[in-house]
Amino acid sequence: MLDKTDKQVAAAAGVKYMPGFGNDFETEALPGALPQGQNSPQKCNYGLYAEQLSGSPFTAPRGTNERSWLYRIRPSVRHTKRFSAASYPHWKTAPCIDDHSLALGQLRWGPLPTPAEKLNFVQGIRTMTTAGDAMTQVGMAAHVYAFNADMVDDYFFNADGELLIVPEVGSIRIFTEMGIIDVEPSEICLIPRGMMFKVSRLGDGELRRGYICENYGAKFTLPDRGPIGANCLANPRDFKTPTASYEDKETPCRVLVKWCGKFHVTEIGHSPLDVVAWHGNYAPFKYDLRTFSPVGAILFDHPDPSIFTVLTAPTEEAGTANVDFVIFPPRWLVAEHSFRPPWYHRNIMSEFMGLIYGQYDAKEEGFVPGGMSLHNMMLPHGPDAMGFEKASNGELKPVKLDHTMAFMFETRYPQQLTKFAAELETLQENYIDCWDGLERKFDGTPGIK
Ligand SMILES: O=C(O)Cc1cc(O)ccc1O
Ligand SMILES: [Fe+2]
Repeated sequence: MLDKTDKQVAAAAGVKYMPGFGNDFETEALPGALPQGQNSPQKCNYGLYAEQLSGSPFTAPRGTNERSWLYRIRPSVRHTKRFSAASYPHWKTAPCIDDHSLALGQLRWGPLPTPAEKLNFVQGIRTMTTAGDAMTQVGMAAHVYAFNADMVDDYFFNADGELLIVPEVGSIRIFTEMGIIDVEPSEICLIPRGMMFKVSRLGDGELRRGYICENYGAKFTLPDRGPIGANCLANPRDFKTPTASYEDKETPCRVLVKWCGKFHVTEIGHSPLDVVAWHGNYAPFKYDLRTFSPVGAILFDHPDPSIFTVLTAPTEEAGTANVDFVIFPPRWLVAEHSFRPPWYHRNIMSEFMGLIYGQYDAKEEGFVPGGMSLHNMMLPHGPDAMGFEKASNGELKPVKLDHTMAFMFETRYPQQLTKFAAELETLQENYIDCWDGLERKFDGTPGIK
């Protein structure tokens, strides 16, 4: 939880947000910095440079056309000199078929070990799976991060996709070109493709840990609600985009870029976070998962988890997501004469799961906060034996499933395991034993067994 100190720090830094999803926002850190009535005046106020950042082709239809106008101390072209190669061997990009000897199967890991050396956010990223092909803007990667150092003069942008950041331990401050976003566990943050940013720690404690979905495909958007109507699930006003905030810093800085899976770095003499004002609809945002209003079974049976989709990155095939971001939030279980936890199933989609806090209702033990599980394309899974017994025999009164927040990155593409994930020391070799106790009950005679 963001404690008082964090909130004071945020207030002192003037961290403010504008509500709405995909709005056309406008914001200025200095009065009059934002041109009115036009995008590109002959000369901008304060001697700023005007620059457009395009998040969609110019010609995309209105509904998916995204761009912003940035008014900055220097144009971005002065934020990079000639690049040289940089090495971040733990951040993998699809296609990536790593050599490893781990057999196909349902997989689960404990949390990432705490780093022994100083690592910043980018250095602390470890790729678990990749799917699709970043070069053709298809698929995703599931990463975990653990870091203990701030990015001070280091800045980063990812040309390969947007980053959906899901903190699990500790609050972080993400200073983007378009303003400052403070994010705590239970909140998520989305950094658009190509946007420069740096990450530092907020509050006490060394370690910051969490998950990232790198989406190479069409941008995350809100799912249609269909017959649910105009309200519930993730409501647009709960998405928060930062107001303009800039660094005016003329000291040596480094800009790191990931571009088609390779890293490149350049040194410059000033901060690239120098946007004094901006307007448009291509912008970062945060969202508090506790504001998600779940809709579910109010009489019997267990619906598909798509009812808990916060954001979906579509493909051209209707209803077939490049990746869905789905949560399992606190909620009441009231279904009558029903097996209430997730059913046993096999899925054409590939499911990477994480736990932000609490306990997940399909797993009585072993799936812990900071841990991960992977139930890949068509591999069967479902409640462990203990969970099955409990749910099959429990009294079906209304039960509040409380203090829990799990999530899933669910993609239409098979997730390829990295060598790092296959060899990670927290891999639970005996995970599949959790289903061993599911004994035969059938004896050919009718009746409840
Ligand atoms: O596998 C899982 O635990 C995720 C999941 C949850 C659910 O309620 C139904 C289907 C599903 O894949
Ligand atoms: Fe599943």
